[in-house]
Amino acid sequence: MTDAHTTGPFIAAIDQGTTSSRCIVFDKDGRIVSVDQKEHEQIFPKPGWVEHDATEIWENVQEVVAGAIVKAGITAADVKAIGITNQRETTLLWDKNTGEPVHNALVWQDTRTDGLCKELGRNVGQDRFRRETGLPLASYFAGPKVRWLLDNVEGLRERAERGDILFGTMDSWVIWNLTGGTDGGVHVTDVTNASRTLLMNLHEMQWDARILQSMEIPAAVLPEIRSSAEVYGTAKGGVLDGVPVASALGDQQAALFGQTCFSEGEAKSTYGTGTFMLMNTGETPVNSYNGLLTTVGYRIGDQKPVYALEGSIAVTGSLVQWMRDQMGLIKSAAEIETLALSVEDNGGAYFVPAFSGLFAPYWRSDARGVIAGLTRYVTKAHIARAVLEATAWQTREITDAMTKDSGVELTALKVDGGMTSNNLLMQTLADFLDAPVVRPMVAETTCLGAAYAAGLAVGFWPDTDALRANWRRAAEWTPRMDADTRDREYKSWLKAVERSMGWLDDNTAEE
Ligand SMILES: Nc1ncnc2c1ncn2[C@@H]1O[C@H](COP(=O)(O)OP(=O)(O)O)[C@@H](O)[C@H]1O
Ligand SMILES: O=P(O)(O)OC[C@H](O)CO
Repeated sequence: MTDAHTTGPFIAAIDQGTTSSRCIVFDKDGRIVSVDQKEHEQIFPKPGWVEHDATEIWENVQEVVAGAIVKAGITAADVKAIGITNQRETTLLWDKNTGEPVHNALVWQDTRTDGLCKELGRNVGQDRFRRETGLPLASYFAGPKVRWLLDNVEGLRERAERGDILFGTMDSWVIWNLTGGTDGGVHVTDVTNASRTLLMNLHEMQWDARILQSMEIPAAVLPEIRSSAEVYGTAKGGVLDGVPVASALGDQQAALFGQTCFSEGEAKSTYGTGTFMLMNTGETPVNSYNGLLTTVGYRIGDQKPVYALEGSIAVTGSLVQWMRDQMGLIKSAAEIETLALSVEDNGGAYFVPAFSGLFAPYWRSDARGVIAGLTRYVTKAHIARAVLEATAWQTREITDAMTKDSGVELTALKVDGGMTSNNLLMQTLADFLDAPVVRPMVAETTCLGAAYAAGLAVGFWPDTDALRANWRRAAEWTPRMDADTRDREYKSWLKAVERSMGWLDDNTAEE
């Protein structure tokens, strides 16, 4: 039920994440009224391959939306708009006549398109499309995944060219289904999600015809690119029947929005399955020379787009999941903190979780995970510490690159996401960055950002200043590590990173 102090109307946000889908209902002060969440299956058909069942995801989305509305004790009439946020890059093709996916979704972590990306960059290099898209050629992004599906699902290319097949990242899939599916569902994506496909021209905010041709992707499959905050359509059927669907943002951009990083130079880092730091760079895209991505931060209606620099880390929370599910060393994600706290340091062990290669700032698809520095002394508790330190060191590498690219020195880092409930990790982060780490009252900034954008689109909130007023600090960690220790440890980490590179070669090919 809604608490006694909370009165409607409300905004609902759907976060279709890598690990789970959730729906949160927010009130006008940006406070959480109710939450419902459901995990979905992670499918690993081969080393390096990661898939999701998009039908399961859509069923879960419907379930959590109903759950959140029931828990809030409200009806569709109390909800002014629905916002969508999603795991980015995860790629789906479906039949527009039946609504059936033609294959499992290929998840952003999936590395099966490595060879294809190398091929596309042959003789010209991995930065072939960087000027247009802000991205290096890498298996992380959606475009090569679309190409893989068109090449590998029998008969699909012909169906796509006939106009029977739709492509979408999870925002498009959720919005299409929410607005009626085969019965008039709208096929759209927003500029932030489109900026992760390697197919959108960052300067024109449109699909790039030359790149589509190079990647052999028919334009007929593509959704229309819209802003992040506008009404795309209304929900058809379900508990939110008739409610405007009024925002879409990739989850990391939604977190930037939810953390109210509306001014140039403001940055946040989100600690979930992976970790993603984004810095608002204003109305002009900033090129990166240090391994970061240039991406769209958000676009509100017909206002000018706001750009961001991004440092993406593929494996952080998923390393904790791996310790729990694959290794059985902990029973719950939270237990990693207790285990790590049972020892004073990493015992000399450094864990580089290059499970999907290394993302920023290296973009090395030939890297694979290593634990360096092992001796008989090392226990599972030391490994637990090395797991948490890996997240903190990877963040340090990103902040160093951000400073080089933007010229902005980090004075404090705004954080959010599931891993920020780990106090030891947050302290380690402050120590390794040598800067304060600050967490807001509403740690669910991803959903909050989607709710804010939807609320702006329907006039629920007047402007971004009204949103800023809602941001409140809940916790802060300040650095305690001496500079010598930090520098020594950083060198060891960088040495371990070097050892993860070049593992994949002809002898160890994964296909
Ligand atoms: N106390 C904790 N310590 C370390 N990692 C945690 C903790 N709690 C959750 N996690 C990790 O955080 C991730 C979930 O965070 P969340 O923000 O919900 O992720 P996502 O949005 O990517 O699904 C999981 O990968 C989980 O292993
Ligand atoms: O679902 P998350 O929170 O792990 O975010 C995934 C990112 O959007 C991938 O780019």
